[in-house]
Amino acid sequence: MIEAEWWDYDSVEEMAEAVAGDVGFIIESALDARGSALIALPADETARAIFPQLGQASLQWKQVMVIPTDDLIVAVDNERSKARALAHAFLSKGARVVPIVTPLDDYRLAGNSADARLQDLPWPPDLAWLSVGSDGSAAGIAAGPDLQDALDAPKARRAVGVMSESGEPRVTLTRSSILSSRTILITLRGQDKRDMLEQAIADGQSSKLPIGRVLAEAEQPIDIHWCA
Ligand SMILES: O=C(O)[C@H](O)[C@@H](O)[C@H](O)[C@H](O)COP(=O)(O)O
Repeated sequence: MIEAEWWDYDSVEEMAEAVAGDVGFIIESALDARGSALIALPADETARAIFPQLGQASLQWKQVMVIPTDDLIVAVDNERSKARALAHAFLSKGARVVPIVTPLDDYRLAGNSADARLQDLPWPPDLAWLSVGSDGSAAGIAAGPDLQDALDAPKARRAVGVMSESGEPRVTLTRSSILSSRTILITLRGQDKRDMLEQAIADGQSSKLPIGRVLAEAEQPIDIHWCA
């Protein structure tokens, strides 16, 4: 049974303040416990609206490593690169942003390369922050030919390459990487996505949606931050 706590806000600004506070606390706790923090962040629109607030947190950013939960297989200077968005938000704070994409033609090899990079980082992440796609995707785990690979990858495997149904290659953290994270937080907007996520959580392992299948095996409580 998924233990999910919903936090509802009247505006994005309110949500940004609360989520930035929570993420700041997660980072601070990791710094206190281990001297460094590793956080996996989405770099989609909702999350990007929260980054400026988070960036203002007075933290030892130099000890913080930031990775994307998933990324498109594009060069890091491509404006759609999620690593680029994270670098834009956090490099000036002193954080280390670790891109996970090698722009290879074969997305599965790009996945191997992402995995190899992540194998060098202290694991597990202190935070996996997920956004929810309108197709029910979580991180880059989406319906398509590689869904099962991303869901069933062995525990030691940190990232895989996946092809979306629309034919867009990307790399993503595996379900086991997400679930190994010390905390999981979700941000989403809009009633449609809320209805979808509530249903996915209720359906759990039998959910048709990737997000339902990812969360079904979570052992930690999940904080879900929502605004209309
Ligand atoms: O890479 C993508 O195609 C996006 O990651 C997408 O799937 C995203 O997760 C949703 O659009 C939710 O993002 P927002 O909450 O910012 O709308």
